[in-house]
Amino acid sequence: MNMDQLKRQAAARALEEVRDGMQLGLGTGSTAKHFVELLGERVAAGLKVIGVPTSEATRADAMRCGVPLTTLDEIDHLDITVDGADEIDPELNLIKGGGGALLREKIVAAASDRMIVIADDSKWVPALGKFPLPVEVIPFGLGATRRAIEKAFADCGVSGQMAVRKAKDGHVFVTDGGHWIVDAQLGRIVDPPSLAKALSAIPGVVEHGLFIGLASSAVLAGGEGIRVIERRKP
Ligand SMILES: O=C[C@H](O)[C@H](O)[C@H](O)COP(=O)(O)O
Repeated sequence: MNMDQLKRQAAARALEEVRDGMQLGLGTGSTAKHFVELLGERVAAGLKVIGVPTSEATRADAMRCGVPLTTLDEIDHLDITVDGADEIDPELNLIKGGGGALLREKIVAAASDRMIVIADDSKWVPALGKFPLPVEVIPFGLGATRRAIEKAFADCGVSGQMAVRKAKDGHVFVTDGGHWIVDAQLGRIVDPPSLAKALSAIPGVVEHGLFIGLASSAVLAGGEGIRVIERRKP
């Protein structure tokens, strides 16, 4: 089975948790896209749900697949968000934002009763950090923000090269919120919760890709089948 088939399997398993009448957060990325497509098939067959997309790309996919949409201004909570991840550790802390949607993804996940992460099992890691950590920043004063980020890294025992993300056309990548992303190659993040707090305290940082304590469960599809991992209660 190839990677794409594994992603679809994970999405199909998460779909089993969806019930009639639910309000859903719709994640972004190649794995979440499978979920939106499969959800669209169920909607066409009569399932009544409404979704909040986490990016303009997901909004377009959901509309194409016939999934009814709303916003967090019109409803006050979501039952489940289903989203992909770039890395998942055994505490179900995540790195997200490889596709640049981390800000809306975190807002939507935080408004959800449950977040189910779907992935092929290559995303499962003993410690976060091999995947470059995305930090969404305001372009104004970027030099000062970068220095503050470097200090936060040093205070949390990590270091690594940072680069402003570029789009495929070579121009600076701009998020749906109009911000930029700095990707940091940290290798191994020793204490993700502390680093998350330190980054959130920097004025020029809009959001970062560390999702701490947000995922309720992870559905991992691999060659030997599907594993569902529940987050341990604190
Ligand atoms: O910004 C993008 C998101 O955080 C994605 O959910 C993440 O990058 C995983 O994407 P994919 O399912 O394509 O690997």
